[in-house]
Parts: sequence; C-alpha cells; structure tokens
Amino acid sequence: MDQNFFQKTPKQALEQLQVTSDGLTSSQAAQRLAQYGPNQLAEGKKKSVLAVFAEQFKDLLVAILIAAALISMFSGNLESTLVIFAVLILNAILGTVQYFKAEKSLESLKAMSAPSAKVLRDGQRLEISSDQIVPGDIIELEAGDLVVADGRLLNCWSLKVNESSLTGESEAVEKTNEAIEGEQVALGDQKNMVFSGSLVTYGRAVMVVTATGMDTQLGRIATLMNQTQQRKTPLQKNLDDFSSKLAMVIMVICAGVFLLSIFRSHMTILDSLMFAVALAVAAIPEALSSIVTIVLAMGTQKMARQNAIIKELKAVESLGSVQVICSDKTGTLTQNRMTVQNIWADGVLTRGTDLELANDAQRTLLKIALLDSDATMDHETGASVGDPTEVALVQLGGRFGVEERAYRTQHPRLAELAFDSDRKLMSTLHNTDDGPTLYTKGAMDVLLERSTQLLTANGPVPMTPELRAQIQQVNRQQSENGLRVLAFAQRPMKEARLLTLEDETDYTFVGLISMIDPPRPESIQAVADAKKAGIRTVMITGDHKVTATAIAKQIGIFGEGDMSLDGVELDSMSDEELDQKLPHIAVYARVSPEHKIRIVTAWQRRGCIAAMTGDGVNDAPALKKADVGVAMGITGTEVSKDAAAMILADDNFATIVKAVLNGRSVYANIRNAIQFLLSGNMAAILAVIYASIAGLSVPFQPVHLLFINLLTDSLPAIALGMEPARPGLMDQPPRDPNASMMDKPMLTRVFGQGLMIGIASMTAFYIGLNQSGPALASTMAFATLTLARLFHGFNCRGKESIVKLGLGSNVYSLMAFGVGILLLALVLFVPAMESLFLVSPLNGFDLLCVLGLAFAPTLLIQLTRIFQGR
Ligand SMILES: Nc1ncnc2c1ncn2[C@@H]1O[C@H](COP(=O)(O)OP(=O)(O)OP(=O)(O)O)[C@@H](O)[C@H]1O
Ligand SMILES: [Ca+2]
Repeated sequence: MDQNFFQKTPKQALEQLQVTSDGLTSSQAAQRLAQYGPNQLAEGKKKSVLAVFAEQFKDLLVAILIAAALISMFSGNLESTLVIFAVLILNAILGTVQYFKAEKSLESLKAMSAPSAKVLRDGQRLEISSDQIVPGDIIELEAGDLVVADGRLLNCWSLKVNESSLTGESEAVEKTNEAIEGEQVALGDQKNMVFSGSLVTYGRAVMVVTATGMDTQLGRIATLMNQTQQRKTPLQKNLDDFSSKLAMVIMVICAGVFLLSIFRSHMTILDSLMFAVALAVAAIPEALSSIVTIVLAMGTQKMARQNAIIKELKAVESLGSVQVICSDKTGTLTQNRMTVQNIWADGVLTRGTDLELANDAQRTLLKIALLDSDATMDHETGASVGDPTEVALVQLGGRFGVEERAYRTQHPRLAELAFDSDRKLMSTLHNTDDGPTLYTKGAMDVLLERSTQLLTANGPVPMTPELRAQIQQVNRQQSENGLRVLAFAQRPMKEARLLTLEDETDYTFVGLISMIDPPRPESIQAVADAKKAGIRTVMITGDHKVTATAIAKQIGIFGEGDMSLDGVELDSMSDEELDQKLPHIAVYARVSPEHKIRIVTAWQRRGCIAAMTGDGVNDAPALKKADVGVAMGITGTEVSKDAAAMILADDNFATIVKAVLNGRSVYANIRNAIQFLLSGNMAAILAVIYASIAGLSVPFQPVHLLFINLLTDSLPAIALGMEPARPGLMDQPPRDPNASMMDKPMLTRVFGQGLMIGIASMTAFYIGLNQSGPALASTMAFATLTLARLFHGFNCRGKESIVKLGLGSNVYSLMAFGVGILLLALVLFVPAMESLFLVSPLNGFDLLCVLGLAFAPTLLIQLTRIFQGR
C-alpha cells in the first residue's frame, strides 16, 4: 500500500482506503481483519511446551535428585531410581501445566484491561477492543485516549499528541488535518498523521486508520515485545533469595552429615551418601515457589470477580500493606450522578425544581449551559450521553421544555476550547443576535477572577468588589451544603475565528448553577472499614474546597483535628511543612494532577505504602509513582488505565477496600502455606540429623520425602492458600511493608512444630526398630511423618484453635486431608507399591502407633491454643 498518506487530502485518503465517511461495513471489517490480522504487536515468541518442560529440570534441587537417583542405582536399588525419575517427570509435567495456566490467567487479565477505541462502523459509533481495528476504520480520538493504530487525521480540534514512545520527544505535538507537500517528511513532521502508541493529551479528532499491528511505525521499530513475561513480586524475590540461601546451608549441613557418618559411625561411603541425599531432599521445599504462584494467581482471579482487575501481580502484595488511600471524589467516592439544585443570576437565587425563567439574565444562563456542553439527552426516556456535570445541565433545560439539540442547531458551535482539569474551564464560540460570542463555564473562583462585568436583567454592569463578595457569599453557602457550583460567563468577540487560551478573559459574569452529587452509600462504610484497618483515606479533588470538605465530612474522611488544603495553599508549602501536616490533611481541593505526585511522594517519604486513584490523562505519572496506581474502568481514560496497576471495573471506592482485604488475606494465606511447608521439612531434617548423630540407619528414603514434598504436602498447602479471609483481618493495622515474612516468630514456629513432628516420627522409628528392624522402622517413620504433616495442615490455617476456626470453614483443607490419606493408604496397603516405595507391611499395632504418634503434635498444638483461649 502507498504509504505517503500525509500528502493526501482527507478525501483522497478515504478513497484510497476504500471507506466512506460512515466507516467500514461490518463485512468489510471482518474481511480486512482476516487479511491483515489482529491489530497487535507480535509478542516475543511464546515458549514452547517442550522448552518450558526442559526448564523444570534446570534447578539445583533436580541436580541433587538426579544424583540421588544415580547413587541409588549404583547401590543396586533400581526401583528407587525409577521412582525418583518418575517423580521428577511428574513434577516437571505439573510445573509445565502450571506455567501455562498462570500465563493464561495473566492473558485473560490483560484482555480485560486491553485498550478500547471508539470506531465508526456501518454509520454507528461503537467502542471495540483495539485488536479488532483494521485499516480503513474511522476512529474518534479525545484527550486521554491511546492512539491504537497509525492513521491520517480527517478532522481535528486543537489536537495535541504525545509521541514520546516513538520519537522520544516528551513535549506534546499539535496536529492538523492539512495535506503536506514533499516526498520525504520525517515522522515528527507528519503533523496530519498520528501513530500507534501515542497519547492524546488535548483536544479531539477523527482519524482514518492507515496501518495496524506490525505494519505501524511502532511495529517497525519495536524489538519484539515480551509482554507476557511476568516480573516477580517482592515476596517471590524474597523467597527465591531465601531458597538459595537455604540451598547453601543445606549443602554445608549435608557435607557435615556425610563426614560424620563416615568417620563417627563408620558407615560405608554409599550409605553415608544416602544420608546426605536424604537430608537434601528433606530440606528443599520443592513445591514452595509454585504454591506461591498458584495462590497469587487465585487471588487475582478472586479480585477480578469482585471488580478489581489486577494488572501487575505485585500489586496484590502492595495492596495488603496499603497504609493510605488517596482517592478522587467525583464518581469514586460519590455517585457521579449530578442533579441541579439551585441557580443564581441577577442577584436572585432560585431552586432548580420550582424555577421559572424570570428574566433575561436567567435565560442567558440557561443558553450558555446548553450550548457550552457536549452532553445530549433523549428527553422522552431520560437516557443521556456525556459528562454527568453536563448531563445535569441538559436535564435542567428539559425541565423548561428547552431541548439542547434545537438550540444547538440554531446556534452552531464555531470553535471550542475543551475542558481540562488544569484550567477548569470550557469555552465555545457561537453566532448570536449580538454577533459572535464566547461562552465559558467552569470553576467559580477561576471564572470570577477573569470577569470585569456582571450581567443583570437590564444588561451588563461593571463588576464591583461588593458584587464579587456577594457572588462569593452565594458560592460559599452552596458549597457548604456539599453542592458543586459551576459558574457561567460570556464575552462578545470581534469575529468568528479559532480560539486560543488568551481569549478566556475579560468576561461578563452571568451566573451560578449548583448541583448535588450524593456520596455512594458504600463509600461511607468502606471509609469506616479502612479506618478500622488502620488505613487513612484522603480525598483529592478538582472541586472547590468547601464543597469537598462538606462531602468529606458526610463520608467520614474529614474528622476531628483534620484540615483541608487547596492547590494554592499546597504550592505555598515547603516540603518540611507538608511532611509535618500530612497526617492531618484529609482533603486536597482544587488540585491539578501535578499536585497528586507531590502528595503521593510526601506519603512515601514517610515510609508509607500509598494507593492513588486517577482517571485523567495527566494522572498517569502519579499512578505510576504510587505503590498501587488505581484507574477507573468506566470513566477512566485509556492512558490512566495503561499506567495503573489495578483497574476498578465499577469505579467504586469500596472496591479498593475490598481489594485491600483480599491483598491481606492472600499474604496471610501464603505465609500460612509457607509455614506449613517449612515446618514439615524441618521435621524431616531434624529426624535425619538425629539419626546420623545417633548412628541409626537412614530413617527416610529419598522416594519417601519426595512423595511427601510433592504430593501429600502440596494439597494442604494449596488449601491453605484458599482459606477464606478471616473476619478480624481488617481490624488490624497494615503489616510493616519492610518486615520480612521469615521473621523470628515465624522461624520459631517452624522450628518448634518441626521438632514435635520430628520427635513423633523418630519415636515411631524406634518402635519399628524394636519390633523388627530398619525396614519396618523406616516405614513407620515415613507413615508417621506423612500423616503428622497432613494433620498439621489444620494447625496452619490460622493462629486460633480449630474449634474457633471451624473444621468446615475451609472445605479444601478437608478435601486435601482426605486425598492425602488416600494416597498414603495406596502406598502402604497396595502390595505392588511395596518395592517401589520401599515400605514393609504394617500390622494393626504398628498402625495404631503411627496414628497416635502422628496425631500427638496436632493434639498438643490445639490443646495449647484452647487453653490459651485462642
Ligand atoms: N465539563 C465541565 N465544564 C466546565 N467546567 C467543569 C466541567 N467539569 C468540571 N468543571 C469544573 O472544574 C472543576 C474540576 O473538575 P475535575 O473534573 O478536575 O474534578 P472533579 O471531577 O470535580 O473532582 P475529582 O478530581 O474528585 O474527580 C470542577 O469543580 C468544576 O468547577
Ligand atoms: Ca476528576
């Protein structure tokens, strides 16, 4: 295809792409999708099943196991060798399956958060996933959108685009739709083209797609993007670190045990080696890292079902330790359903419900409200499209039987300056009976400052300090009731022409309209829940300070000793002063997105983990800076979603608090699972070390330990990961984000519980030894160790006794226990297993001993808890 679309006029571009201004037909689109493929960048080649399978063997542990298998083979124990290899292969298969499952779940999360585009097809405006876009599609762009394909601009209104991902230039570029002459024009100078990967920072436009997927400029320069590669979370990195340290310690101990066996117990080298191998196998927690991954993945899936879509796995962990949530007001804490309450013009305040248009000033106010707005409404059904603030205005028009559509056809819009939250104004230019007039609406304080006149029923009068004070008085009174106040003004223009920001001055102030945006009922509960959980909620809003404070009081964010700041006050504060007041500032009002970075940085300077919400284009940097950046799924811009770590599918503040609860419970569950696995391993380690010091034979064969570590221990560990959130979890302060999971209490528990289970196993060993010999001793020790660890699963569900926890409150743990018993019975009682698992038959007495000894540690732990009233 001819690439030089910049030389063509919009009409020529449409012709060449064979599309009308109604967009492609759906059959055309389907055909082009088949021809050009989905609009996405090729990701780094996916790993093949075989490669992933092979990877499972690249592990220190596996090397040790292979060594064990070889040693077994040379000692004439071929069955053992076969079992070890079988187990290794089984483990590798499980690991492979789990890798692809985790990848799939990550992909489905990614699909949920994929950018969308507003496209015109069959003359209809649709919102579709960006990968469905094809060449020839007509796409609408507005501030906050990501450009998802390359395209020629057909029409644009003050469009500014940030192309830094392509050109490295961080300043936004202004675009036009005029054709450009010349053959060779650098990308940066193709002002009538937009490119995939850029961000719309300002204005609006309509483009026709000229290239998609790998045909885009980004596709050409992009080295293969390996987006599916998941980065490890801090916890996973910590555990990797722990594992490698553990491996070192184990090797040292193994060497010690080996030498001890040879020199003190005068064992053969082969037998001594078996000791060392048993110890290594006993100590290495094979299943640990996969179990952490599984629990994290299950956690994100649960969160997604509750409307919190996790984009970065590490957000799950950070959520669990969040100490402060900085939230937008409008739409997140409040319903974003605005209804006009009062209007003020020409010195008269009237209720929105019972007002009649008494004079010209009021009529002008309504006219500006309807013309200087993009919202539309079907006045029969009440269905509306657009920004809720503007919908409220259109609704107001409806109450007088004035329909915005009729007005807008009568006075077409000649030019506009779009709303942005930095400026807090929106302006449009129209032809009126008095010639071209600029209409502006926006924040009261901004607009009043720029007004030199006031419109009365008898025409404009000069603005005096008294009039100003009167308007401010009305504004304050409205805001104190939590109403959002919008101001309206106009300005005659000499000629109809394109607007610049300098035109927004020298206004005739027309009036005020105040509207109510009630808090979401769930917000009040969620803020209270967060508070109980030691989490501070802070409101950050573009709205007026008085309005914001009134709402913050209603929701429970603003309490005794708290204060509110506005953007100007924040600017005048030094960092030291801010740091000092920070804990008491409940509301930041009239802030621009740049302030958000300063606020989040201040909290982080205190060492706090901060979550921050954002929806606009300019919120992206703050979302990236926060520990958990939270974007709005419904009202959020694509740019903000791109920058966030979590997306709220329902825009609801309460969902953040729910996600925090889930984050905490995932962390607690992982900790319990780790404690379970490590204490079980500790039992085996202590038993093996004891046997080697006492000069006994090896209590466990490698195959025994593998059976426990990979099968009977994995199930309860996963069940622990599925433990439902404890009711008291949100009554505690957040955990210290810097504290290691392997803290002293944890290690003490691991050692203590491991010691108990180890003693039980060795007692069984001695009983077997006395009854018959090493073969029975080893079988009894193995059976006791397995069973005791299965029982121990119940102890690790929490710190409370099982009476308090309720045996049935985690059915998975019961199921895991049942399956574990079944597997053990299979090994002990099916004759064919005897030679494979090196077990000898147990009689009734042996079984009774095993049962009693295996249950003893759990009984002891549970009784202690009951006596302690836990
Ligand atoms: N569509 C609009 N046209 C003109 N002015 C607007 C419009 N929407 C909001 N404003 C004004 O700009 C101010 C800031 O709006 P902005 O959207 O940045 O924040 P917000 O939605 O009020 O609060 P939050 O940041 O909590 O979502 C508002 O208080 C209002 O005065
Ligand atoms: Ca906002």
